[in-house]
Amino acid sequence: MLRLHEVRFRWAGRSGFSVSVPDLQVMPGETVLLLGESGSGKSTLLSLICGTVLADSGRVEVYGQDIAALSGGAHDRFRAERIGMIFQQFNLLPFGSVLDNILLPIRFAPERRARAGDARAEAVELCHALGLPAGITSAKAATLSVGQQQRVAVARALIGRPPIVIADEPTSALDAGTQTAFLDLLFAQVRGHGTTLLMVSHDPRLADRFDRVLHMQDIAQIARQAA
Ligand SMILES: Nc1ncnc2c1ncn2[C@@H]1O[C@H](COP(=O)(O)OP(=O)(O)OP(=O)(O)O)[C@@H](O)[C@H]1O
Repeated sequence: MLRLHEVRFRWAGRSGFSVSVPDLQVMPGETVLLLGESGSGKSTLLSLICGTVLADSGRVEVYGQDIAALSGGAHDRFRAERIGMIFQQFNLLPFGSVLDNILLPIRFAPERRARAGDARAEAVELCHALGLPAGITSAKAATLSVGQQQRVAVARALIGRPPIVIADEPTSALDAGTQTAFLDLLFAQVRGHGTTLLMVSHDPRLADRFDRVLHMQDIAQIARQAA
């Protein structure tokens, strides 16, 4: 489902941060937790997988596709079709309704939209499955609690069943109780649909839930040098 081979990447500019990944593979339906301390390059690795940055050398394959081989527009469509993303800061449109936010990714992904069938009905169903109150779909995202926003971000990542979900520290803003409930709901959805999940965290207590745990220091070499 995901493969990075002999990948090297260096941020331009001041940070001079570089990362290299000899080989990393994630199988279809696998749930993988990527642990590493702050600044170890976890988000950078996710950006390479999502193709928001391109490797300087090596190969990044998603669903068998070498993402460097896609042109900009084709790559945006490919990402929208294949990858559901949950960001650290959720990235919801604050003045959009919950429904607008959830439906956003499938606007650019016809296959995913087709899989969703009646997309509005699926959005409502996802909200229900994720424990959001009935009727919340018309509320503006900005009026929701942090925990609710997080669930909306998950519904947006899951709508139309993308084969891969990538989550960057999705539980960092939640207290322990809410975190557990949130992960129960996320895993019920992911396992129910055979979705591949790659989640980044610095919290090793999450490890038990995942099929496999990777440590940044074992899969990647990082360096920082003056630009
Ligand atoms: N857009 C960027 N431009 C330049 N350098 C960047 C950029 N984003 C990240 N970096 C550099 O890459 C390094 C690794 O950052 P990254 O966010 O990948 O780590 P992380 O492990 O996800 O950290 P955290 O757990 O704190 O989110 C940072 O220290 C920073 O120097």
